[in-house]
Amino acid sequence: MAFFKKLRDRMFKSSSKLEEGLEAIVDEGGEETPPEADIAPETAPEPAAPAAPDPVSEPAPAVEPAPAAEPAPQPGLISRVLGRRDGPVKRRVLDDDMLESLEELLITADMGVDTALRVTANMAEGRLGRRVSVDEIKGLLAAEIARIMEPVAKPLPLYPKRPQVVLVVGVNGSGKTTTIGKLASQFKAAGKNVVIAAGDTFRAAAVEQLQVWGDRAGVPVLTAPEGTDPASLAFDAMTRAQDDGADLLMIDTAGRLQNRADLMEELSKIVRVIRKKDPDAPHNTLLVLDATTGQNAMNQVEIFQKLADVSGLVMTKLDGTAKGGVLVALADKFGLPIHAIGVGEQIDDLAPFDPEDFAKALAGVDG
Ligand SMILES: Nc1nc2c(ncn2[C@@H]2O[C@H](COP(=O)(O)OP(=O)(O)OP(=O)(O)O)[C@@H](O)[C@H]2O)c(=O)[nH]1
Repeated sequence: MAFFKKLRDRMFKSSSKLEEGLEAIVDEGGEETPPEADIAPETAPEPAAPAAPDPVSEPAPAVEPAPAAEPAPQPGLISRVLGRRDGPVKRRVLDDDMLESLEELLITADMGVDTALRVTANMAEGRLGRRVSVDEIKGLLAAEIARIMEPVAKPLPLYPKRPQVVLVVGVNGSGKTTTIGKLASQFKAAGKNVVIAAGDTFRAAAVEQLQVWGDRAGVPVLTAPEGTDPASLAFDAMTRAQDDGADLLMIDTAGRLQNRADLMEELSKIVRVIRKKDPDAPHNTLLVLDATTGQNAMNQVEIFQKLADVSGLVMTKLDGTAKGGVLVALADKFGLPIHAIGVGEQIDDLAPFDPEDFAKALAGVDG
């Protein structure tokens, strides 16, 4: 799984931050147990959840399955492999103190308070009083993150409609241009005929940058003189895309949040105008978010949902940030599809969002 390794490497800052935190939590108040020591619960599970799975005998689903040589692992086998060390393994009783530390750690990892509380509560369900190692806690965390992310992991839907119009919105600098270039290149490679419209007509630099990406991707970029009404450019682009029989039209937009009323009017005018040509357009409205902004991304989703009919998210700059946890909070709070993630500035640094890979990378589980 090459991309997993890349994601792990690139998300080093996020995962190492969580990993170090988890290690410190187990270390503090943990006790060493001999290798392969029995890690059965010291106290009975919470009476409210008697049927909850045993973390030891039923490892987190995000954990890679045992090698093929062991097709039907016995209960507990994977956990023992996970927990096995050359020397004794430290374990700490999962109690309220430990849960509180876990909550704090997840909040500092940008998961937001509500999501952090929910995640830790689920991790603890039926497990209070048991002794857990760092690897087991990582596995539980990865499983919980994957569970939240699973329903939102959806590639950009492709429709038979031609041209499929994709409106791309987001604040300046979030990575809209780069994402459009990367997507255009991927669709082109998949045999699609793509047209890009440089709808941020107020900034010459933005248009130039889009042209550079269009050249890289081998895709035409329609531009208009600085200051042209973006809706008029969008209309021309729609006409051209229809005439050319293009499969996909991607429209870049301005991201000036300083004047929200203007931006809202600009976006709704673009939509009004392209609907004259196709009443169903735009077929997707992608909100591009910058992962390095952390919790601020939550506000941006709220704002852009008011400005436009956001249908899905792309999260950029997951490489080199310690704020990857915000994706979990976004999925938990808004449930909007996450179509792709950006993990670098190169043309192939955009990947479909894989919840298990992401969860393992974030929790620091070896993949
Ligand atoms: N490390 C990293 N950098 C990225 C990623 N995506 C975009 N960038 C960088 O982020 C900066 C802003 O990206 P743009 O694509 O220009 O963002 P924009 O939203 O179009 O911004 P404006 O043109 O100002 O509207 C550029 O320097 C990109 O190279 C990513 O996934 N990882």
